[in-house]
Amino acid sequence: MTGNSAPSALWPAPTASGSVDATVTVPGSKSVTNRALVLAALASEPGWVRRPLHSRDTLLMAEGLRRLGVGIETVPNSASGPGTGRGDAWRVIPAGLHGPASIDVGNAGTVMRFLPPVAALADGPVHFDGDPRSYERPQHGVIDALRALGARIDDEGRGSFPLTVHGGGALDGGEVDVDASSSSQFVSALLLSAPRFNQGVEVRHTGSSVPSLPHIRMTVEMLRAAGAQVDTPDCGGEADVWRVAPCALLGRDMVVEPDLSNAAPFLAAALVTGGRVTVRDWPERTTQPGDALRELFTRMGGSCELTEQGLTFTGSGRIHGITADLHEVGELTPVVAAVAALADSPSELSGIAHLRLHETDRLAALAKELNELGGDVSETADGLVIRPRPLHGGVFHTYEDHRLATAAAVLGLVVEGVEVENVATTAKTLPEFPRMWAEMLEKDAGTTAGTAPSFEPRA
Ligand SMILES: O=C(O)C1=C[C@@H](OP(=O)(O)O)[C@@H](O)[C@H](O)C1
Ligand SMILES: C=C(OP(=O)(O)O)C(=O)O
Repeated sequence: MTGNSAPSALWPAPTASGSVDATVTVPGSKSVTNRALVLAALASEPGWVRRPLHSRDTLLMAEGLRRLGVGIETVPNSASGPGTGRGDAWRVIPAGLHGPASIDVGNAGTVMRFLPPVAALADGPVHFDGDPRSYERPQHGVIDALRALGARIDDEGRGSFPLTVHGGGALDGGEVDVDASSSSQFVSALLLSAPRFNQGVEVRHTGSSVPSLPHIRMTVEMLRAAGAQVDTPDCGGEADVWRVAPCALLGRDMVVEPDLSNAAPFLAAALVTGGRVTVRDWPERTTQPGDALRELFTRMGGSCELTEQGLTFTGSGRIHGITADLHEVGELTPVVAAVAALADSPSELSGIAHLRLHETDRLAALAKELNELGGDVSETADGLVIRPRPLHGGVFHTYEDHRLATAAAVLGLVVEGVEVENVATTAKTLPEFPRMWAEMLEKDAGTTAGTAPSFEPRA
């Protein structure tokens, strides 16, 4: 948790004048967009990624692939083909992967982990560097596994960035053990490129349980949709094993779902103001972890309904604490913690020790920032205990973490005087956040007196 220095720009988080009543269109999923880009780049024919997310993480992924020789062109909505609905598209034209190249990974876990295996297939050196935080986030799972599969990587013993992958034009592949207990992205990274390894791959997870399993399921489903053969003899069990056979990937036409994790602050707005928010185009079936918000937020008060319009969440005017193991859906933690701080009973969030290695140490940052607004939050070995207390305004530091900024915005709806440091950090996955938040509040009904909670926790 670095970066708690002089606050840059402060964004006065708007308060809700009453119950929020809005319908929002959430841009595409970061996780789906970046997987779709990698799979399209490795395919044997051109493909489409429709309604992609345009954010720092996805632009870094697109640029990284371009540096290796892949063609990625933006095609406006009207020209991107019939029946595709809203949004533009990326036309991806695979090509021979070439070094020398230099790639910026920023602080994007997906770029950090998914691109080195692609670079191992290039025919020259590929240098990777990124934000200072990329030097601290775990990368050993990818580096050690790629070496075991035949790649040459020069990291000067750091086990992290900056590093150079000396691509040899091909990679043997085969069986490899990986301890993915600090990030599921190690497994996803190896599986995504594996159809192009000479022998494919068999990844065996060793170590305590892998977090974020829905993201591995997303990888498996998207690989299969691109024509790969993936076996998961024991997916979700103690000894997790994933096998991908070598094959030529198809150039597909992939439509990116809305980012359900980025829907979290908007649904939370309905919960904490006793209002109603509809998120358009919520998929009936999805591997995104954000789908768990339906159950989590229902347990915290309110109800939801999935219709043709999307997912409508309606707050009840009461917010309850929750005991939840968020191991599989860790990226929802910041917004869940913000809601929990406003509840009528304590919450215990567990299974999320790996969040200390995300954009920032999220457990430490959430505890510190909530406590500075008057909260009573303590860290446990693998989570947070949140005892609601009346909160007051103040500066909420964000540590270059998009999800801390959106969590702070949720608090600001009902706590006067919350100022969010560097709200622009939401550009990692949702550059439009401040505008979307303002628009949601413009549509605020503000007329349902008596249904909005008082925001004075009772516990
Ligand atoms: O593969 C992915 O797209 C992601 C996997 C998860 O990473 P961890 O397994 O490191 O938590 C998640 O938190 C991240 O936001 C996105
Ligand atoms: C952990 C996250 O991102 P990353 O892809 O950088 O790991 C996140 O978005 O919550």
